Amino acid sequence: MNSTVAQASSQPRGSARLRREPAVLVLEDGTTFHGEAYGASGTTFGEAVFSTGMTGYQETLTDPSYHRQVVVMTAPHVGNTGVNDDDGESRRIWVSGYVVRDPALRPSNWRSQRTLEDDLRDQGVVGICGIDTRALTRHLRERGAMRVGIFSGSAAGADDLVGQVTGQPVMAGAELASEVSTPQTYVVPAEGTKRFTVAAIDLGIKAMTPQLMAQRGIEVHVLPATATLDDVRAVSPDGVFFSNGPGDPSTAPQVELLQEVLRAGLPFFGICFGNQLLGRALGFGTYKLKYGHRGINQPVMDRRTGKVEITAHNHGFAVDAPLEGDVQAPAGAEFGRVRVSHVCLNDDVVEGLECLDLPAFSVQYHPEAAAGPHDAAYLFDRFVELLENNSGSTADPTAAEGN
Ligand SMILES: NC(=O)CC[C@H](N)C(=O)O
Repeated sequence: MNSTVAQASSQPRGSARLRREPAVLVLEDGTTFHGEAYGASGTTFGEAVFSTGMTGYQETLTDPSYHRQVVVMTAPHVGNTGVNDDDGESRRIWVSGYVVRDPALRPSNWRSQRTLEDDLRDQGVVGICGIDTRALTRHLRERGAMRVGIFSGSAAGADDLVGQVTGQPVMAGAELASEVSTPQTYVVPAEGTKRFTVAAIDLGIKAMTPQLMAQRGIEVHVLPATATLDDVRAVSPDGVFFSNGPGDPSTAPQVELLQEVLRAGLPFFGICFGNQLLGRALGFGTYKLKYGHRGINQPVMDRRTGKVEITAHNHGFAVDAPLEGDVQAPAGAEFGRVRVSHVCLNDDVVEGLECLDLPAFSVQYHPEAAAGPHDAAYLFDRFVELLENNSGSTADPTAAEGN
């Protein structure tokens, strides 16, 4: 931390950097990892979480659900395929910090348009490289997700780094969807013949989700997180969708809207945060997992068919519902019976809910698969079936074939 240290900004763009500034990662329990600056130089804070995805870093970084989280990649070599203008899941990088073992010195891929590090630097995302990410991951797995700070350049020599970290807000109780949601409604048009209209509440929606609906003949109206039932009705939707998103579901005000949607009998589909909000709307609790599920290889069983699918996950909270049997929704008789439809085979965490007396279901994981395997794409078809069965649509049912 003296004046002879090279400045990140003076390094050549898009090529190997010979010298990096020192950087330090400090966990709230005082554990410290010394490495080198990666991306922007400076200070950042967040909740330290790890992702086991071996591919798909661009989709991870741009997933709004990672807002206020510092993501540790267990894949040792990151940045090999660069970044492009097509694979982003939103308009910007949302992680508050990024931790990699060994950054690629230069990308090599026919689709690459820029280096990952240039994007991180241009968007002011502070990262660290050159640390033992396996040791850090094991620590988080044993002690649980916790607050973290990354300090590089002159910030690395500041006083009381642990105190700075413990002065940050925790993830439990954080309401963050309003910070990432679209300020204005926008429409993703149906591909081919339009069959249905869906109102999608943007709690941090990933771009792939409306695209997969559009491919099935759905015109998707993406509404801000502040939308009311009147805003939803103004779209004359055949169904309603609640997206993924950051923060703690226990403090999300959208649960009331979801209860109104269910009472109105509108078909409903939710993904991830949307699954947690369906759980809460039905009267179940949600709780914080010790270190969460983040990666693209999690085994989930669809209990309707008995099939196991390999799926993409990114969640730190989960729904607290009984695994066995059909239970009365705790929120009241009007919501009827509920069943846990999907379970994670690693740890028996609830991965999906299905209402038996209302046209509503949701999953905790990511059928939009960006990044990730496509095993769960059938859930979008299940949503279309729900819309068909509840709308009496006369549109040409062959319109979405081949998608
Ligand atoms: N991807 C998501 O929607 C995440 C939901 C919630 N923020 C969680 O961490 O569990």
